[in-house]
Amino acid sequence: MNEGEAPYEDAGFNGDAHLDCGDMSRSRPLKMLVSAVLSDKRPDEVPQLLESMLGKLVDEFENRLKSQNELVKAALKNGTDSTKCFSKSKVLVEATPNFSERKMDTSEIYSKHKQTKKEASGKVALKQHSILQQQSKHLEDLKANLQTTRAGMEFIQMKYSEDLNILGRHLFSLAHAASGYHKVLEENRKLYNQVQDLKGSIRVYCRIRPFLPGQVSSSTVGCIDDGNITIITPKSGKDGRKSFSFNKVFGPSSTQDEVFLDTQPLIRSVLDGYNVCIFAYGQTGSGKTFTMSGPKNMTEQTQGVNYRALGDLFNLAEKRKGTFVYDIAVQMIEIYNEQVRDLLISDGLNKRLEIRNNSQNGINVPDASLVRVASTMDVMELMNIGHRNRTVGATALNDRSSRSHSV
Ligand SMILES: Nc1ncnc2c1ncn2[C@@H]1O[C@H](COP(=O)(O)OP(=O)(O)OP(=O)(O)O)[C@@H](O)[C@H]1O
Repeated sequence: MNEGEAPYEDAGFNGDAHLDCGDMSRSRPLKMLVSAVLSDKRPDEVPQLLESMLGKLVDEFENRLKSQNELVKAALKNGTDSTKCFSKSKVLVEATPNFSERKMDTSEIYSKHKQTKKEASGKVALKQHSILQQQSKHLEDLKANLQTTRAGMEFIQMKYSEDLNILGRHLFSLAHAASGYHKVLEENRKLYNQVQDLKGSIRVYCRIRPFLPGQVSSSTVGCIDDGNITIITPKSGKDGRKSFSFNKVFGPSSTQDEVFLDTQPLIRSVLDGYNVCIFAYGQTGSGKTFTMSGPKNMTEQTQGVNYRALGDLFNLAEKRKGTFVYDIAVQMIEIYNEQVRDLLISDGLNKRLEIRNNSQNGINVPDASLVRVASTMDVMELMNIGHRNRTVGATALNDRSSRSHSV
């Protein structure tokens, strides 16, 4: 036996022999051991001996392999990839139908298997580690996201409650202002209507028409002083002068706007529920139509009371539409020789209305006797669902006429 060579028993080549096939350097001593064992044997004994040795080796190897396989299986239980890897090595081993037939170096096979197993275990461990790392990273990200979302939610909630508070305060102040506004409005309305009542529910104005082109300009009007007018009429009185009083007297130079401005406060009381009637009374050609509607070629400046009154009412209704809704009705009539004509009828023939009593057809005729003496009368009645009636009578005087003065 050479140095470094061990006898068969010393090399552990028995039933319990430890065969570490992972170490390739062991194959050489094993060959040497085999040749040492066989050196003193007869040639006819060698095959039998070899067969017996190989049989033992294969049995031992298979036993070891089986136990190792079980260990690897248990280790790779949790990793799918590792199972595949392990299966590969197992298949590699199991695919070998008969080790003894292949005559392969068993230690080499075992070493390969062990290496594969180690690699598989290492890969599994690495994979598991990386998965664990990824999971913990995801967890951290999730936590961070959760915190951000929570902070965002808290901020939105805070902002929402702040906005709600501000809105509540605004609403409260608005409600307060609205109730105050309504109180003031009511107070204003009362005061306004008191003023109108004090001024009188019925107002009578006198307007002097200027001379028309071609007329002889010898005026019968002596003097105009706000509400008083003096007419020179030689036939009546001692000095041939007669004075009349009105709420206001408009001279020949007065404009349509000035006439309207005086009637405007009464007209506006329509929006407070009052009925308002405006009429012009006077002889033919004295300027009733001019005052109520305007001249034939009408401009904005020459618009009469009718247009201005309606324009004013609709403007006001538009301004107050957030607070009030108004229903306004208008009726325009002409009374001529005790015949009432509807001026808003558009069928060509003016519809005649008989005057039966003062409130017939919703028309408020101010005074029946007044109607009788009137030659013609242009009437505009503005109606609202109201409680009181107000009347504006515009007595249009022809400057040259003294017949109308008795009105
Ligand atoms: N204030 C005024 N300024 C200028 N022109 C006027 C004025 N008033 C009336 N006129 C003119 O006098 C003429 C007669 O006026 P208007 O037709 O209004 O009278 P009237 O009283 O309505 O007559 P009728 O009863 O016949 O209908 C018209 O040409 C009109 O343009």
